[in-house]
Amino acid sequence: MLVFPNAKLNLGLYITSQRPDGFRNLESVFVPLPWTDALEVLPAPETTLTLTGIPIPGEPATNLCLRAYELLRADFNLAPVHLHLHKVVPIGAGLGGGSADAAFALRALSDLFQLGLPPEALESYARRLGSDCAFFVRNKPVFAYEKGDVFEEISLNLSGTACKVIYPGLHISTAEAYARVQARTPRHDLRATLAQPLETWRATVSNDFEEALTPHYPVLGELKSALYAAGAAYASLSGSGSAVYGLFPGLQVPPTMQLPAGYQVWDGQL
Ligand SMILES: C[C@@](CO)(OP(=O)(O)O)[C@H](O)COP(=O)(O)OP(=O)(O)OC[C@H]1O[C@@H](n2ccc(N)nc2=O)[C@H](O)[C@@H]1O
Ligand SMILES: Nc1ncnc2c1ncn2[C@@H]1O[C@H](COP(=O)(O)OP(=O)(O)O)[C@@H](O)[C@H]1O
Repeated sequence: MLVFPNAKLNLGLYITSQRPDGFRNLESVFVPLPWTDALEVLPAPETTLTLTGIPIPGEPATNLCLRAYELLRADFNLAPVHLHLHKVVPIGAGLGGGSADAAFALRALSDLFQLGLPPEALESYARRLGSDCAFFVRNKPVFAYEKGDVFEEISLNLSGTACKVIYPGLHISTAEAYARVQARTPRHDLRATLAQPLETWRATVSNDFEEALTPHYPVLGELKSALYAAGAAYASLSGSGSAVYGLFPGLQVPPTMQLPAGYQVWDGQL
């Protein structure tokens, strides 16, 4: 079975309070971004994981695809599988790539072994692997709150919006990013501001990580300015970074931008 775990973008992100479990409560809107890895799951004599594409930091045993398999095996006594992950989506980018691999692995294993797990059950397994992992089970635009793992579906009309995502080759760990941010009351209701025309978002929609991280990583501010200079109607850091995206209205193809070697770019429609 071959699946293509996609990335996500955060449209606005507010870190609202500290939780007793050490995590933060947040408010954000998650949308799927069709920048994908490829993951193959096959029955095999023993469980193995092979990796190609972008190198993933850490031991293969800690890979979220294997952790997803082990989580289901503990409850369903699964037969062994061979997993092959071809990694394309940048890591430490705020694009949720590892979380997507985990959620797609859960879905693929449920299908392969005909476990018949409904989305609610898959989300509950996914939450145990990472806060934003459950988003990728249904993979539809949502308003996310609490740890970023409780969702309310929202309708957003982004069809015909061109998007450019730039990853400056800078790995920012999610834990480090959270450690740099102070929780505070959100300035706006994201559902209300995102319901307004794209051109208004620049004044009303923001990401708390951006303000906290830009003084430490000036390239984030430079990329955002470059996207606005290239005609973006809205530009922002995604999640905890370091990827920065620009939204260009009216099916307009984003202009070519001169970027240093080592940067990765995704251009397309949302
Ligand atoms: C920031 C966000 C925004 O969408 O995405 P990314 O930028 O990583 O893609 C998410 O909250 C990332 O979710 P995820 O990457 O699954 O984080 P986890 O593995 O659960 O947690 C990693 C670390 O981040 C911190 N953390 C995470 C989520 C949260 N609500 N509060 C936290 O304080 C904790 O220090 C935790 O140990
Ligand atoms: N399949 C995977 N893809 C990417 N990262 C993975 C994967 N499995 C485990 N990881 C671990 O997760 C970390 C990336 O998480 P994180 O910094 O939250 O990324 P992002 O901000 O892109 O969501 C990596 O450093 C890596 O150690």
